[in-house]
Amino acid sequence: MDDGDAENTIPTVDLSQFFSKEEEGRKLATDTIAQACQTYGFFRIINHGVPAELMARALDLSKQFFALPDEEKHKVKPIEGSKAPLPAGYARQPEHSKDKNEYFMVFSPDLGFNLYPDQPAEFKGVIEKCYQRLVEVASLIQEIVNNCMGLPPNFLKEYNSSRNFDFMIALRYFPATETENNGLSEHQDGNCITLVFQDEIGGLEILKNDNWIQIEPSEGDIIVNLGDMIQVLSNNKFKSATHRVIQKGTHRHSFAFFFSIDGEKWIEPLPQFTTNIGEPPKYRGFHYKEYMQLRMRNKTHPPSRPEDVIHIAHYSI
Ligand SMILES: O=C(O)CCC(=O)C(=O)O
Ligand SMILES: [Fe+2]
Repeated sequence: MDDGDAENTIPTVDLSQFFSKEEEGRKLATDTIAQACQTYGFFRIINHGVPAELMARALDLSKQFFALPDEEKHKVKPIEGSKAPLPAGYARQPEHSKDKNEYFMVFSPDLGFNLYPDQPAEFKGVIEKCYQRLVEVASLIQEIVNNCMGLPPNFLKEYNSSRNFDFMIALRYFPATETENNGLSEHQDGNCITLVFQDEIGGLEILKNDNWIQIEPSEGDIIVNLGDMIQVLSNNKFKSATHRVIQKGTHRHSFAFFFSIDGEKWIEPLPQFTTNIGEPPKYRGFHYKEYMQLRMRNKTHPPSRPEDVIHIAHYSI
């Protein structure tokens, strides 16, 4: 295991430690994750149980999908009035957005919200397989983070028991131009835990000790980061990671899976990080759904002034 001490790397954690009975390796891996989560919030996982061929196939099929003519892609545009938490299907960032990408969004296959293109024909099956495997990986990461946070066993599992607000996006970033290379602006994710896998192009960068560092793509690896919900629950002890995507000379493809929490859930710093230790809460409470809708509005109606973009500081006290 590489603990990522060097300034320009993130730790690599071998998840097979958690599938074995060997206590020592599991403890070391847990410490590495705890350290990363309390500083900049990112780590890489290997031997996580999702077959590399499955991820490669998903990337290949998404490449085929995004290469279709616009009119084909728009056939899977979100249905008006759908009950899905966010618009499922194909969308492109608005023309005036600084973010230069397009994406295809799916929810848990069990919910019946998903739309799929006719071509490529295998897309649906491969995406749904990937989705299920990523739920399993995120559930394991959540259990590890639960222990890193010193919470009672299974606390997060029980607190976050609904999978109705999780979603996954296949992303395609456009090539950089002479004047622009902003694929996805600097941000933190709004959910609990994010998993990303990507093609060989590169461009994902994370903020570590005030420096932007590049996450080198490596086939079969998954990049993990914590989102705002863990930051709020832990009253800022565990960090929602800051990251961005820089455009390269050619299209880049990635998948991001967002392990979230139910929209009806009331979110506020846990007593373990506030009253029990005499610390004032750093956030007021809110329903997850409300925050998610505010963030979606950032995307559909991007404010012209960066300071008007809503992020978790909206709930700071
Ligand atoms: O494409 C990537 O590598 C990261 C995507 C991301 O950060 C996001 O969708 O929130
Ligand atoms: Fe992100």
